[in-house]
Amino acid sequence: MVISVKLLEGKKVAQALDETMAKRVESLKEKGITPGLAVVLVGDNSASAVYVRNKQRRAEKLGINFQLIRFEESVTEQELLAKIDELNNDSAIDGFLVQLPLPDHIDEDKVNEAISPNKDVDGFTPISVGNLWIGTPMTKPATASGILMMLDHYNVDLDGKNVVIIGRSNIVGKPTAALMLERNATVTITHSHTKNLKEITSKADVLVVAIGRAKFITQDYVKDQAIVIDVGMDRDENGKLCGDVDFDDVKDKTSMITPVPGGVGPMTITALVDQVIELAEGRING
Ligand SMILES: Nc1nc(=O)c2c([nH]1)NC[C@@H]1CN(c3ccc(C(=O)N[C@@H](CCC(=O)O)C(=O)O)cc3)C=[N+]21
Repeated sequence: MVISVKLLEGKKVAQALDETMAKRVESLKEKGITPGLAVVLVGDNSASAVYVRNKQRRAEKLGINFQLIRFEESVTEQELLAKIDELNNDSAIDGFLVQLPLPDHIDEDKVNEAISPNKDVDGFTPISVGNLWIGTPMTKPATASGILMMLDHYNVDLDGKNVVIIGRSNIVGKPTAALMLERNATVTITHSHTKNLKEITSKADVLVVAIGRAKFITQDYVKDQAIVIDVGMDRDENGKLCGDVDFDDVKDKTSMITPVPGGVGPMTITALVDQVIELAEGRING
């Protein structure tokens, strides 16, 4: 029997979706509106710098006005909050985000709370999170939304599926659970205190992995013919970029699997720029 594994190629999906998004930007520009995105980057975390550069490249390629605002690691919370206040009131900016992680001396919750929910492209403010769980999202966290855009592209129907998510972060695990619940999946969130993890994950029709440990998930965690979504951005023993899933070990057991790189990462950015364009379209629709 020939077993065929389907790669969920986020990079290619992203390229395909770029065409439609570029047209939306074009039609906004005909109406005199240029979508504006600002990213606030603190310090010089090299991974963050790469992600932000990728965001900038994609935004500019689509004709979005992109502003990068950089602060030294030593920036005070007050300075950062003042910039957020400025961006909240800047009519050229439809949406902005503060790249995480932030230095320890800055209270992430305080920063999130300062962002206007109307410009919260990341969907991280308490108001945005509340709306997400009520089922009336204003803006959706990019990674979760990107995963759904990718599954939609490959016509994966989540209705009634057993979804297991490993990781309960506010930026990935929780919002992914909310969006998949909205699609009528049966969602289980597991985390570092979960007992019998393998027992739970091996019942998953769809396994979403966001733990931040290189190649942690081997085939014994995976149900036969499962769909595996790898959100990890790790380095292997040779310093090469890899995911939380041991791809070579797991792939033949799955029906669909995301590569790293080229999987969830590019879709995260797709979801972000889609969100910015949608906010800009809101200038017309009120
Ligand atoms: N406020 C905030 N919003 C975020 O959306 C946010 C954040 N903080 N902090 C960190 C995570 C991570 N994230 C990624 C973005 C792009 C790639 C990406 O482009 N990945 C490429 C490879 C990148 C490389 O070459 O290193 C790929 O998977 O093919 C990955 C991860 C956004 N995040």
